[in-house]
Amino acid sequence: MKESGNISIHTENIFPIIKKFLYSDHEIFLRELVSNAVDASQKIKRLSSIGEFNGELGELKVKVSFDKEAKTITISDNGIGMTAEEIKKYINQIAFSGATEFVEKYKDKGDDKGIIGHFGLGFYSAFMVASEVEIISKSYQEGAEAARWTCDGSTEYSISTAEKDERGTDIILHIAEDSEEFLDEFRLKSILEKYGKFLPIPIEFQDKIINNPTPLWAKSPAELSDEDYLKFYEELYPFQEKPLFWIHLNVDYPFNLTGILYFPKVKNEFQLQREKIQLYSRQVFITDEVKDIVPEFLMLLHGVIDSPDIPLNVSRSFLQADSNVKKINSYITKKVADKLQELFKADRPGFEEKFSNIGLFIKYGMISDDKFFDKAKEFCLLETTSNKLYTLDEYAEEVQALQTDKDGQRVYLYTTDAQQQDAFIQSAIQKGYSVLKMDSMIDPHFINQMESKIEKTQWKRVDADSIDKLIDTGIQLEAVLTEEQKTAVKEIFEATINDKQKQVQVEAMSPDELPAIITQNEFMRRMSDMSKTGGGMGMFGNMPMTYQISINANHPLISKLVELPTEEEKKNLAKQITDLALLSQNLLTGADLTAFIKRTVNGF
Ligand SMILES: Nc1ncnc2c1ncn2[C@@H]1O[C@H](COP(=O)(O)OP(=O)(O)OP(=O)(O)O)[C@@H](O)[C@H]1O
Repeated sequence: MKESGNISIHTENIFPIIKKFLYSDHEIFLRELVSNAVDASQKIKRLSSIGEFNGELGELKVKVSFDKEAKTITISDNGIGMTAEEIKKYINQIAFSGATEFVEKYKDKGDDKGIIGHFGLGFYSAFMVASEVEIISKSYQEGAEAARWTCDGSTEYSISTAEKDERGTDIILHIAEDSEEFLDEFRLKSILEKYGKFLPIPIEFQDKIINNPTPLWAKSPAELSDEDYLKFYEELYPFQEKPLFWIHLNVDYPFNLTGILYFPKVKNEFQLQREKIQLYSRQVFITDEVKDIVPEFLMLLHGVIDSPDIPLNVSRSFLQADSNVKKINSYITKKVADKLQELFKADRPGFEEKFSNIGLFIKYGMISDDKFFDKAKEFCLLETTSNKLYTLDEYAEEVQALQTDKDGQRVYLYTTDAQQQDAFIQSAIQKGYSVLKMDSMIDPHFINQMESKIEKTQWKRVDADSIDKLIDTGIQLEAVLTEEQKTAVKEIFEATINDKQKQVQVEAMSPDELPAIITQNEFMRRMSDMSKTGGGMGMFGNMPMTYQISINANHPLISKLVELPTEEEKKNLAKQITDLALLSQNLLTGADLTAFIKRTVNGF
């Protein structure tokens, strides 16, 4: 048998679906109803301003109240109001057809969050918490009769005339048993403050106005002072340190967006993301999960973004596909880059001072966004161990003469820990070289990016090898030892150290260098560093670190060692030299350190 037909949808199924699927967060009902009340107030304001309404506007206000005994929550406005006909049209018809469409579309999809704004179902979110909803409304139109609509969550409703003197709408929710948690002052207040803090019409709760109807981002930058911005920051993030600077976003084509982004003081990366950027749509708080709207590297910023063009329904897959969101993303990136460039040009010393705080954003941005890289390469700064700051171009010029190796590669020396690597830094400085400070978590990734973007440049950690090997200018130092003596020295050290993770080599270095230095291979160490911060190749994180011990064949102590009469004495001196090298790198610890001290005080 074969049969085909249409699957029919019954509106009776709608309410359970609304209740179950619309929002995982039931508190949203208040946002929806208060937004509707604000809309109604804005509408009457508009009608008045274009002369379509000539009556008394009065003080427009939305009032939220609750009655624990009667188990009701009421949202009242003195906005545009609705006639009985309008209630039927806007509340019954539209929503029901919207709801049918909803069921049709999502019947196979299971749970999904935030479909509401899509279908004009905002009002129906009331049924997530109410067993019965009443609307008592009186339209602004002259001679309009007040109407009362009730519905208990079935598809039946009743509508009748009502007594109401003032223009506007009261939405009365008879709270369902399983939602009585909302009949609580603290709970209601915190929901209102969360979503309604900046709604454009005053919101009254318990005789207090809970919102700021004219938040800073909605004003024109020209009329605002620095104090205004700082005060607003404090309003958003109380008890935080002052931000460094800010950007006021304001665009109306090809999409609408306003907002203020603040650059916070960030000293270390672990503090990040504690405060978040807040997303609003027409001053209604939507979320502080702004992933996808704000480029990831700018998530480190604080502040607000307001755009009616961002779908209220902030489900991730939806956002990613939204073309406005993509445009917004690149707009914000461009704005941030422009602002940084402007600051850099207008006040270089000020910019340098802030760099320790903003360097992280800039480097992160350069790694993750090519367009940002192109702009930021003009103002990203590199800091040397002598605390001088250079742009990339300035630095290339600075080191060009001395730090170009025999193959024409510029070698940038850097340190990740100026204290620990001091001996190596001093060797480099003695040669007239410059060493960069690269000590933040982002730096290993940044260095990789720079090497791939800037031609003929190599980055080497200052302790990755002896200085003459790091920058091989092609000039070979002669070793004072013969080949046989070198082999003998190598064997003595190998026998003394006896550790496969530590490889010995004997090299001709300058006599000014230490008798022995311990180095770590640049490539291996970098891979291991990067795998620690998520990147590079994971396996390197687990590998034991191998060290090179380079013996300076030209150091007087090594010459002395060669001359010593007994094997025993040679080994003792080799041990002492190795321990000194380890000590200079903070690698001598525990029992080895104790033994070293004991030996040294006893004249070894
Ligand atoms: N307090 C009110 N005063 C006047 N009209 C209202 C009020 N609340 C709702 N309405 C009318 O009912 C309509 C339907 O409201 P509903 O919240 O379901 O959808 P919406 O606001 O159009 O869209 P959304 O789902 O995005 O909230 C509104 O467009 C408005 O015309």
